[in-house]
Amino acid sequence: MTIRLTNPALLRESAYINGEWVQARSGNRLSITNPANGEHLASVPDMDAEDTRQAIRAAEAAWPEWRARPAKERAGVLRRWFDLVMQHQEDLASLMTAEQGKPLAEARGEVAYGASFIEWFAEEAKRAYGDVIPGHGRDKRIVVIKQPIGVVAAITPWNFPVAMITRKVAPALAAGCPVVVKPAEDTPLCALALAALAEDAGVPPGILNIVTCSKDRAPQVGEEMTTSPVVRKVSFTGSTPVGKLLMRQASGTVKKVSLELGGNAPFIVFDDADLDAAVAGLMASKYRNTGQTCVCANRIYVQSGVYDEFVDKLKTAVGKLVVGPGLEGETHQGPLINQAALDKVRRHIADATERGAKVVMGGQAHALGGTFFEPTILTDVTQDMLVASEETFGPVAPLFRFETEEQAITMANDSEFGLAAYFYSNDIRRIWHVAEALETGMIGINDGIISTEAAPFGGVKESGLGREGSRYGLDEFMELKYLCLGGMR
Ligand SMILES: NC(=O)c1ccc[n+]([C@@H]2O[C@H](COP(=O)([O-])OP(=O)(O)OC[C@H]3O[C@@H](n4cnc5c(N)ncnc54)[C@H](O)[C@@H]3O)[C@@H](O)[C@H]2O)c1
Ligand SMILES: O=C[C@H](O)CS(=O)(=O)O
Repeated sequence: MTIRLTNPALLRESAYINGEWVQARSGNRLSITNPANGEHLASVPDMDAEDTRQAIRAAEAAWPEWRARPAKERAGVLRRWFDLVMQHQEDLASLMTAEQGKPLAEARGEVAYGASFIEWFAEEAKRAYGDVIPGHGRDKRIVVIKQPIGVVAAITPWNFPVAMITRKVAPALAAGCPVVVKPAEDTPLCALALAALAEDAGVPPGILNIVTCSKDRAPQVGEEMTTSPVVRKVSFTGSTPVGKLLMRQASGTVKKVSLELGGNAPFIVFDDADLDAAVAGLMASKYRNTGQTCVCANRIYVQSGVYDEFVDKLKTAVGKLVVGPGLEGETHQGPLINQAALDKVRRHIADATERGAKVVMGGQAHALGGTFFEPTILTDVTQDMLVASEETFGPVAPLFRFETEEQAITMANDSEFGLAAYFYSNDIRRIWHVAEALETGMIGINDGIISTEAAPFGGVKESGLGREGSRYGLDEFMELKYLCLGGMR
């Protein structure tokens, strides 16, 4: 399949190290396919630990000049990168839909969302403020300064091939750090296109490096990233099991680690909710990227008094979803990323129905075949089912029934995950009580879409460490240094 691009130069089939477009030392390559039809799109280098060492060395060598630049100059380079990304929004969206599968309209949205982090941190670069603190003695003066932490290793997932990279690279470059990125094996083309635009924007050689590799070589690339003494920061977005592994590996050299991990978002509808708004919010959260986002509603808890009405309204909304290849017409649901993802969706539905749940819509692989799946609604779901304890990562809405506010809170918090949660209510006392009681890093209140560059994105418990975006995101790539000036009388 040929991806139709206005600027064909954005389709890169080489990795990017030290400002050079290079092949793997071994000559190995991997094929990138379109999840909508399994067709070959392109191939990229299948790099290994030695290639990764080259990239880390390039980042280390380039760092002094970049950190010495005034923040305003770094900001200017980031601003030019933002402008170029937005100028090429359509091509980046086409690359994304081709390699990841999301509908083109969603892909355009993600490019703009990803670009917003570049724009945001172009501004934040100039606000890495320190402190002057009253001294602890007559002759003492205290100053606190912020300095870039050093070489950053970033490992990113397939589901948001632009935004998950810019959400790390933009603050790192703004802080004055060089970055080595390992994108997901399914979606390297967006990463390479971003690097091409960063090069055009004036990001110097060695400051941004893209190491592409297969799933089989990811462990050795990741081990090099997490054990190299040159790397001072690891920023990972992906599954909780892999996050735990990388955290263990990074502990040997006491690296600073940011982890954006798995979710299991509860979505609670109280009996005083605006049900039409709640259905709209659930549609936005649950079926976005065909259910393949870390903040998708994963468990839907509906108070018994409005349960049947809510089910009817949701069925009407889900019935309007159009399933199909993301580059062909106005579609709302694309393919799942691979067969394993489809098998997990099937496993969750089978487990739920075996334990008493009912399929009131969908429930089967789509007639289109491949990894397309019917948007699905389950009712009479209970806490003992896999859909309650595991992240489904597919277009399945499991509806649980609850009686009291405290019961909803208890069920919602019954998870090792704590990324996002959502609830709908118009009672301000209930809103404050539930918001303070839910064990998550982010909460949508009467809203199903919460992600923005202006707010701190991240989770608690086994959903991660640290925050991305917002004014907090820059500090993840900086170190505080305390200066005590004595004899100052
Ligand atoms: N919290 C967030 O912001 C966020 C965002 C997107 C996805 N996610 C989570 O990511 C998961 C889905 O993404 P995924 O399937 O790509 O996750 P994944 O953990 O399988 O892969 C993520 C990245 O880690 C790499 N990787 C895998 N094993 C590795 C190893 N041993 N060493 C080094 N790198 C390794 C992969 O190649 C990929 O680049 C879901 O759990 C989702 O919730 C979280
Ligand atoms: O899948 C995880 C992403 O972080 C979701 S979002 O695009 O940030 O909402």
